[in-house]
Amino acid sequence: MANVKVAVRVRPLNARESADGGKLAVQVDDKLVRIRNVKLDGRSEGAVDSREKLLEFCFDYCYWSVESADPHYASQEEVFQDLGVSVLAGASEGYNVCLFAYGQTGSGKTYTMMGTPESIGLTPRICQGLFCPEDSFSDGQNSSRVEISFLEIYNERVRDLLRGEQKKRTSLRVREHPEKGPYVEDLSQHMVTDCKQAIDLLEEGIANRMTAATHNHDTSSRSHAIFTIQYTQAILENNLPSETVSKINLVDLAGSERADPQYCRDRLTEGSNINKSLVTLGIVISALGK
Ligand SMILES: Nc1ncnc2c1ncn2[C@@H]1O[C@H](COP(=O)(O)OP(=O)(O)OP(=O)(O)O)[C@@H](O)[C@H]1O
Repeated sequence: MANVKVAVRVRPLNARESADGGKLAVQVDDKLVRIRNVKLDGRSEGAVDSREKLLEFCFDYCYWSVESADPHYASQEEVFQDLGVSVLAGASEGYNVCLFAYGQTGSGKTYTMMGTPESIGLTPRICQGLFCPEDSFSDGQNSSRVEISFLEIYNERVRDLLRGEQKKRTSLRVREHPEKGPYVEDLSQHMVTDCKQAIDLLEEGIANRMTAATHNHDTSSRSHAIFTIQYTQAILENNLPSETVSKINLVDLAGSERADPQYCRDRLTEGSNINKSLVTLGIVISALGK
């Protein structure tokens, strides 16, 4: 697990949180995040209460993205320089790399992974990095090939986000290849030769993704989305032409949330499937850690 890095990002309060009088209970200090238990603010010193007023957690990277005027503000570019550049470096060395955003609904996963037109996120920046001629990731001499696929897992079903309207809703099967490992049967692969083609595919897939309004978030992603870049480099091995294939999986998970009995049935089914899959992901990661 030495190659696993964990970053945490603090976003600004949203309009609803500000209107409800919400206050930030989180501070960032280099690699430390401090969380103040605001419920204990009125507690008198010496009171018999075992709860901690301040909890500290350490991460590989902590980003404070609350106020752009703040000297410690972490922009999309800064996040890319830490995380995106190491994804590109890993892929250029021939490794498979996975970057995923995890967090409760409305916490800023899609903003970090995809961004907005004014403030683009990690995935389009990684696409730019792959094709940027000044970068060592691509030597601009056609010795590498880039193929893209984009799927979502919605209600435990896998769907291709880059198929035409009609086929889009067919659910695909996940299979295991004895050598290549798990793969999605019939998932469309799209060869791209420049950054614009890659970003067009990303935007097409985002437009096809399932979103819905929830109490916490007006455009909540209701599916897990996996944007996969297959990066094949022609190399010379023992003077013989060969290829290294790296996969970059960029994952924007759906957010965990509390089940609200007032939601309609669709929202509740989605929510329980989202929570179930996130719990399973947690089990898988801790099993890998062991
Ligand atoms: N670092 C940030 N700076 C400014 N705005 C942010 C930031 N992070 C998130 N936001 C805003 O907060 C809102 C929720 O963010 P986002 O859509 O990324 O949440 P999410 O975690 O993907 O939610 P869900 O799981 O429900 O899809 C959006 O309006 C987004 O623009």
